[in-house]
Amino acid sequence: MSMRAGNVRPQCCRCLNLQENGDILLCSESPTAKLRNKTPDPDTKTEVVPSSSPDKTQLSFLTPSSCNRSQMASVSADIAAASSFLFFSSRAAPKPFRCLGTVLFHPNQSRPHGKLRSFSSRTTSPPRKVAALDSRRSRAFTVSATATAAPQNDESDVLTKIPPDNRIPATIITGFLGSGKTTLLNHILTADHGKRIAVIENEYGEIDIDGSLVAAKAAGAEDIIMLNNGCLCCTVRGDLVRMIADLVARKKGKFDHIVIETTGLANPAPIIQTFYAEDQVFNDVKLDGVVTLVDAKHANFHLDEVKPKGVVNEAVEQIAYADRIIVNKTDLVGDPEIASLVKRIRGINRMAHMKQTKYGKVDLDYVLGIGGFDLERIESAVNAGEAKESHDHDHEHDHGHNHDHGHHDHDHEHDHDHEHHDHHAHDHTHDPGVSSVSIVCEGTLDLEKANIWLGTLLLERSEDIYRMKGLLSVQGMNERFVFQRVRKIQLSGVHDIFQGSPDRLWGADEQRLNKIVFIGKNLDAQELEKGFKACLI
Ligand SMILES: Nc1nc2c(ncn2[C@@H]2O[C@H](COP(=O)(O)OP(=O)(O)OP(=O)(O)O)[C@@H](O)[C@H]2O)c(=O)[nH]1
Repeated sequence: MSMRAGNVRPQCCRCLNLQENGDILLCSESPTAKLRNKTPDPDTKTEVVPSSSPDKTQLSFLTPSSCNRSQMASVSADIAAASSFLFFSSRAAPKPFRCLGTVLFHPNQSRPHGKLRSFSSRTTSPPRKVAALDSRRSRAFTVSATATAAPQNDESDVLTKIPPDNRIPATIITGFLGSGKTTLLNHILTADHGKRIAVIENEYGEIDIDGSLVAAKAAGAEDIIMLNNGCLCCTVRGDLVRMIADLVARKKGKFDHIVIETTGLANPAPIIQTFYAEDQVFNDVKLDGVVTLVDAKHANFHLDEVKPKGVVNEAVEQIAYADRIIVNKTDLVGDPEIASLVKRIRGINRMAHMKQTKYGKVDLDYVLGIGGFDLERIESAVNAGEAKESHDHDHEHDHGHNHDHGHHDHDHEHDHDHEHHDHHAHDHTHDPGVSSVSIVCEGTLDLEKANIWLGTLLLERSEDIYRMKGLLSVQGMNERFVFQRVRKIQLSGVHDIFQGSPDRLWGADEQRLNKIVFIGKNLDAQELEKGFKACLI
């Protein structure tokens, strides 16, 4: 793939070809082009174009030139790396619906003259047929828009109203063995918050020790379900789906929140994807957030552990996917150790909010109702790295304004000569491990360039980028544009959940700052920053 950030109009990129109007069409030489007139799936009104590109994920672009400004829509999309089809699917629906395809930023989308196009490719054998697009995956996306959206009709390509989301929120509590997950759970269950909570407890092994610990203390729980024949992230994901479905079927209306405690060895990524990929879960339950406990005394040891090639370090992954990080057991170590651990954690995950505790004592609203996957709350995540960390019970504690960026320590006053003022920059180290990179800079984004840059990045780095959130100033938009992307891995390959939406209006005197945070492997801060800045006007 020769397309680079800033290369605005690539003529041909295997099967992609950016047209004058900004849309990308299939290159006529591409073998994919020959297949593009396949019969659409009648049920999902899907344009299906199998892609033959052997080694890429997919890419889709929609630019203002093809959009009607009056309907500010946003589309959540799935980049199915191993999916064989190039298509867009949508339908007006009263509930959040999902569509396959990747549409990155397209603030003005209404009924484009064409269809939204997305590109996917597979890493294995060529596609079989349209039926391979199952309805489960097609529900992995939501389409939403600002309240200023025009009314919809049945023919609409996108839904332009954010549907009310009355689904039951679910919180995943994760953290390495002995970090304090059950202690936190007991704190949640015994605290006075008025919420009716159902608990799903995953214990690895035959005997549900944690279950009895929780059950003994937790008269407050509506239901405690044990999953103790394997680890949630591997063998018992199907059980999790069935249990959630059963819980909802039996007790819907009788509880307000689901809390899932994973085993200490769980990788949260597959558990997160359960909430997007499975019908039975997606329809009734939404993921509220991932809360990760970190054992202040032993965390470094687990984080240091070198795993065989291809095996993830669970302790790192648990931190990388967190929306909230609780550095627990601070009574067992001194301040310098805590400060250094906090800095290390920040290096892995700049988006999560972090607190230090003893015995998991945090305010309940710190762990429940956090909206870690809501577009509306993205600002809080992109600003999280700026915030000071706080000690037990919200007691503020200043660790120095060093942004705790681990391997990407910042030089705040760096690069002032650049034509766009940087509020935030990085040292330019390439980190082979899991790390965070954040870019904050003033300026206005050229939507087309941004789409190309981001699309290319995800195309090339789909597996490496775990999570990404951003708040952008886009040319021609009076609103801020917020987006997020979550990676999910399935047997069939790497998939993306990509959501974007216009947010509130920029204030008249407000500085139009772009903020974007990446969490992932092998991130090169310099390259990301350069690529992003090349999209500024
Ligand atoms: N000193 C100290 N001990 C703690 C703290 N929090 C929890 N513990 C103790 O640490 C031990 C492990 O806590 P759990 O809550 O069971 O940890 P867990 O993460 O659920 O453990 P696993 O289920 O084995 O992964 C228990 O004996 C807790 O009482 C703390 O802040 N300080």
